[in-house]
Amino acid sequence: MAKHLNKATTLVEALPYIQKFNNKVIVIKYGGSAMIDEKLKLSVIKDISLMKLVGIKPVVVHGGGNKISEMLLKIGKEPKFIQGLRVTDDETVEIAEMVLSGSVNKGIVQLFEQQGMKAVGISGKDGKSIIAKKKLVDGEDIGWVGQIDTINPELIRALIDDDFIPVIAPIACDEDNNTYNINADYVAGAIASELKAEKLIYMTDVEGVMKDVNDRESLISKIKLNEIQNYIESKVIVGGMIPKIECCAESIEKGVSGVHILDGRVEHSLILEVFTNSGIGTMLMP
Ligand SMILES: Nc1ncnc2c1ncn2[C@@H]1O[C@H](COP(=O)(O)OP(=O)(O)O)[C@@H](O)[C@H]1O
Ligand SMILES: CC(=O)N[C@@H](CCC(=O)OP(=O)(O)O)C(=O)O
Repeated sequence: MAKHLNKATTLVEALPYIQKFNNKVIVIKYGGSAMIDEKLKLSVIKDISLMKLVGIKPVVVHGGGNKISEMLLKIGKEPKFIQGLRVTDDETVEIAEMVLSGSVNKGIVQLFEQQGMKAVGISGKDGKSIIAKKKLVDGEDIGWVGQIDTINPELIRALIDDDFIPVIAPIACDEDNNTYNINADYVAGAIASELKAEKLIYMTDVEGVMKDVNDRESLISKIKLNEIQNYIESKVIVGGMIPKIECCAESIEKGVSGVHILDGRVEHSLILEVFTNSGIGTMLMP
């Protein structure tokens, strides 16, 4: 069962965590319902703002796949996914960039600014922060789907050092000027690894990793790296959870100490994770 923030969550309980994470980078993959529902959206923005105000350095990587799908349907195009990745033809990559780097990215920045926070929205193209190459899925070309080749963290670090919250859209280009649509989970993982983040938190639309997605009580609260392959092979983990769990594993291997998958539908799930000892969602373990 998802735990909720209540009055027992006091400053006294939060204080050790505030000290522990002071000046530390926490990368948040923001997606799912927490990006669609207006009330949840504002609540997440306020939670991240609070993290910033107490001395944490949050970096936001956002998704918005649902907004791309909405736009595709408007122009009569059926969204198509293979292994959780969007099949991205010429027209789709143009729409993906317009939606992610445009309305979604700037919408999030605007909400931070309304909270009095300094935020800057970029995509992987800005400052060549992300250089991508084509990703093949089981050897198959599914269009302009990117795989991260290099992260150049200079711009992101400069923004952090200058007290901005970087808000990053999962769009990048290669040396030949091609644009790529990258699953935001990979971007969050790669940026967390490159920045040697203290925590990487994925906000999604389920309680965490479940043994059975239809059974809310089947949450797996801790997963060890060596268990992941089994869960994928036995089809416990399928679809969009595959890229997420793979990124989690890679980030742990690259030294990010806390990697969590949280239910973004639960108000203040971020605060519960960062500032309390009530572990929620799924935590990845080395
Ligand atoms: N074992 C599992 N536990 C939880 N969710 C799973 C599992 N296997 C597959 N999923 C699916 O993965 C989805 C989350 O991935 P995705 O839709 O890509 O999320 P997001 O949009 O937040 O990146 C869940 O909504 C669920 O349908
Ligand atoms: C290649 C690929 O699948 N890209 C994703 C990028 C957006 C994303 O990752 O959004 P969510 O986190 O909301 O799923 C897409 O086109 O949907």
